[in-house]
Amino acid sequence: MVEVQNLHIRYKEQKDFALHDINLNVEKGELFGLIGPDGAGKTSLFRILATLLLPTSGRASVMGLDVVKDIYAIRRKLGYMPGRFSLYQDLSVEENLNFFATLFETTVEENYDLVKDIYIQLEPFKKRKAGQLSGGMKQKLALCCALIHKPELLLLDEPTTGVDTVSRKEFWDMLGKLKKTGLTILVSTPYMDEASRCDRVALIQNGKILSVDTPKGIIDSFPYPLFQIKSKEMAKLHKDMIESKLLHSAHIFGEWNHLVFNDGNTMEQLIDYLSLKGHTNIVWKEIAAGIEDCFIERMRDL
Ligand SMILES: Nc1ncnc2c1ncn2[C@@H]1O[C@H](COP(=O)(O)OP(=O)(O)OP(=O)(O)O)[C@@H](O)[C@H]1O
Repeated sequence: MVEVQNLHIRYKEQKDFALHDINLNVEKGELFGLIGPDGAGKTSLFRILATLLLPTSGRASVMGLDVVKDIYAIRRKLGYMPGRFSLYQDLSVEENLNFFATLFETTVEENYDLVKDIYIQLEPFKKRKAGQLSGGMKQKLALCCALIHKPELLLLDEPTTGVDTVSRKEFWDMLGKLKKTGLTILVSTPYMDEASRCDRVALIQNGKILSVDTPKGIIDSFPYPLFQIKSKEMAKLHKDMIESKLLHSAHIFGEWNHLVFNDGNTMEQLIDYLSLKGHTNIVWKEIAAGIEDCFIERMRDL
């Protein structure tokens, strides 16, 4: 459904490539995640796939159609939800949906089944102007509008950015349901924890794809024993651990620090060192790596 080969983009008057030698395949029916921090190149890639931006070099096709030669054919068959809210703020919920259906020469009634589960949640607000909806509701309406012409491929650019945790979960539940209808979904996000909801994930940073794998594959490939540790003074603990030179890495995860030792160093050595530094109530245990640990480790390799 998506094939990208040696794709580059360099914006006018920019020295560096915003996308550098991107290669990517998304299979039919996949829920595929593109995960990376701000400025990684996610929006640039989505805009190329949505035929809104021409690549500097390389090739990309979606649904078997070339993003340079087949612009209008692609636009008819693609659902695209941009990162920024793109609907008409002064039109009501139902006016927006009707408008997008009309653009694609269809009607809301014709494809209602596809959006029903989502639209039901918006129905009580159908007369409300889109600009007056909450963030989560806006995302749901934008998703309905991207779906109303029954696309074969759905591109969602950071649909959950700035949305609260409950709405984020609901949004991913909806994507899971849409996937069951056979729709192919390519979704970008800066939130690493959302990777576990995807069939496969590409990690992107500084315009380069670092890896493509299943969430399980990513977790299974974590190469080191991993520990979590906390003490009474968390910020000082982190600083002291970094200064100890015993560690390969240390990252704060909520109330814990996650750490990996340099070759040959042990927890006993670290505890001795931290005790000398005045730390008390030290608690630690060995843990299995989560997807965020894996991504942070892979980003270090750059
Ligand atoms: N129109 C443009 N002109 C010049 N540089 C641009 C333009 N659009 C994006 N860039 C640059 O390209 C790089 C990738 O940006 P892009 O928006 O694709 O990343 P992103 O992963 O979507 O991040 P964000 O979530 O912050 O938008 C950044 O360095 C950005 O500053």
